[in-house]
Amino acid sequence: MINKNGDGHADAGQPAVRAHGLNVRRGGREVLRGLDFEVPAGSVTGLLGPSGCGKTTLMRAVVGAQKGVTGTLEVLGRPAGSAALRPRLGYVTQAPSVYADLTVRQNLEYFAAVLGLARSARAAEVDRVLDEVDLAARATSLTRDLSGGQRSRVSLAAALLGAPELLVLDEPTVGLDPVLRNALWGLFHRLADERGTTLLISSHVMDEADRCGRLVLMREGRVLAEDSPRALRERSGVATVEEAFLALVAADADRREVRP
Ligand SMILES: Nc1ncnc2c1ncn2[C@@H]1O[C@H](COP(=O)(O)OP(=O)(O)OP(=O)(O)O)[C@@H](O)[C@H]1O
Repeated sequence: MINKNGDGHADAGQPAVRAHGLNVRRGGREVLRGLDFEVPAGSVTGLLGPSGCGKTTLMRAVVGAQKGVTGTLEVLGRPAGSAALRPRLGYVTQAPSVYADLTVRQNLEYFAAVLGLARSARAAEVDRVLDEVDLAARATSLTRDLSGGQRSRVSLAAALLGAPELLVLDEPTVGLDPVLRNALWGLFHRLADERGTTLLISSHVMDEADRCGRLVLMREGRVLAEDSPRALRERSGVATVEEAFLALVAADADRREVRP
């Protein structure tokens, strides 16, 4: 596993993300309430839940971009938002954040410079990430001439620069065709298996759940359950994660009803 702590030792057994009693207030409202969960190091963990349940807010908290966070949130062994975490994290927001009037390569060279990668290493690093997202053939295209899915992949390539230990991806496969979606999930698992990267990937599409090694299921600002897709299905005695989610929602509603 890649380890950038400088101590030469992997963080054996330590989760990549650990939340305990995590709350987030946005616009005067508690949008995340008392979250407890872990993202195991080296896992492909899916953050699943309906639109508005708080996935983006949680991801912003993990990468240190969210205000109003209270409770415990540790990322790679440090408090979320620590400056030292910045080069160890890659974050891809839902809207591609790339410059339309630069070429794909110019965008990536710019982000490599911002990241502080040595000038001599930049070209090779840009080539590497272009290959990983299958965009080498479009390296000299202006970003504005790309399709929406291709632009998203430029954002993803930018997040892969410098081989971060934790990748936080907000709905990275939305709007992509099935072939591309499949290729990206292949890439996510290669990053985890071959490089030890931890991936936290949000989706509101339950049919992507089985692509993940582990799931954190959310609803209305709370965590309903966390486990492997298989364990979640088996625990509810159902065939799909979607059915397991519905069973958990029903059980949660019952529990809250009987509470005095
Ligand atoms: N800037 C903001 N100020 C106040 N409240 C916000 C803000 N952005 C989002 N919220 C609220 O926070 C809650 C969680 O939103 P969030 O974007 O985290 O959900 P999500 O699960 O990522 O949704 P989606 O799948 O649609 O992206 C929602 O109730 C939303 O209305």
